Amino acid sequence: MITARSLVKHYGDFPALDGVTFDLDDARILGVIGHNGAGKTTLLKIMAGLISPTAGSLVVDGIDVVRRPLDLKKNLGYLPEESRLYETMTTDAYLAFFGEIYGLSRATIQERGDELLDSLALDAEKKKIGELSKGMKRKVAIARSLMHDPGLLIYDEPTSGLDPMTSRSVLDYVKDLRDQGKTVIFSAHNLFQVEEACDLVLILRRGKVVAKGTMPELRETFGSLTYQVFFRVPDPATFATSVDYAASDGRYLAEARSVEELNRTTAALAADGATIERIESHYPTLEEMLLKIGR
Ligand SMILES: Nc1ncnc2c1ncn2[C@@H]1O[C@H](COP(=O)(O)OP(=O)(O)OP(=O)(O)O)[C@@H](O)[C@H]1O
Repeated sequence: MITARSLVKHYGDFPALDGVTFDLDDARILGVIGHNGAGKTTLLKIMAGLISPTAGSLVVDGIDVVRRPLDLKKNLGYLPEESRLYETMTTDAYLAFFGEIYGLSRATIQERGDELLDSLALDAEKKKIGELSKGMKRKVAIARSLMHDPGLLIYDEPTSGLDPMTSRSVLDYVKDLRDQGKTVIFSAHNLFQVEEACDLVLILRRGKVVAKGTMPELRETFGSLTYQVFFRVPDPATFATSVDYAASDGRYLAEARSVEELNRTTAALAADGATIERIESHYPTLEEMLLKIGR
């Protein structure tokens, strides 16, 4: 269980984080989003005990991270936004090195390294890290974060710069970790991924939490369901209706914001000679929410 209360971080006079409060249960994925400079990395570094907050409290599984950040280390896997790997080492030597730092036995290192490379579909144990592709390097960094089998994973933009296939496999892997009982906090600019994977979303703007909740809760906050009515018209040159609609490339679309408006819209279109093709419901996406919030 994570309890963050009124976390503040000043760099000089500048408030990079300004009163961040949230709770997160175990075995959940928290997505942290916001525009560039919103404070995501700052929050993640505080969560990982790498920098101290200027004020506020953070307790992770009973550990007071502000006072005793080192106590978190055993149970934490951290993936920085850009990880510097040792380019001349082979992947297996690299993972073994980190396993040794965590005091794992040789047998455990071997077993865990093989298991991680296998589950991340990374066929690279004998390759030098400098020879790996960007996506493979990111996966090695993820494997490194998991060598000591921590319960809490803090990943700063785990899929940044990866192609769609590799992003997908990393995201599926993150969901598997959650299903194994691990807690994951990650930041991302790809909002579709956050929408899909996260149990809870925190939206930051200039260091403040402007919204937090599950996706259904955020949708409630940022506007409800709209209905899109796609229709055909018999003769575009003579078609006339009182309904507001948009037309492009022979496609006609009207929007309604409630079931009552939907009923009025479809009835009016049908009376004016249009044929209703289909009706789709549309929830605001995280992207639309961020646009609404502004910078
Ligand atoms: N070490 C530092 N010294 C001074 N200012 C900093 C420092 N680190 C971050 N900042 C400032 O704090 C603010 C938040 O930065 P942070 O890196 O947390 O944002 P972010 O949301 O992760 O951004 P991005 O999406 O671009 O990675 C920015 O205005 C940044 O310039």
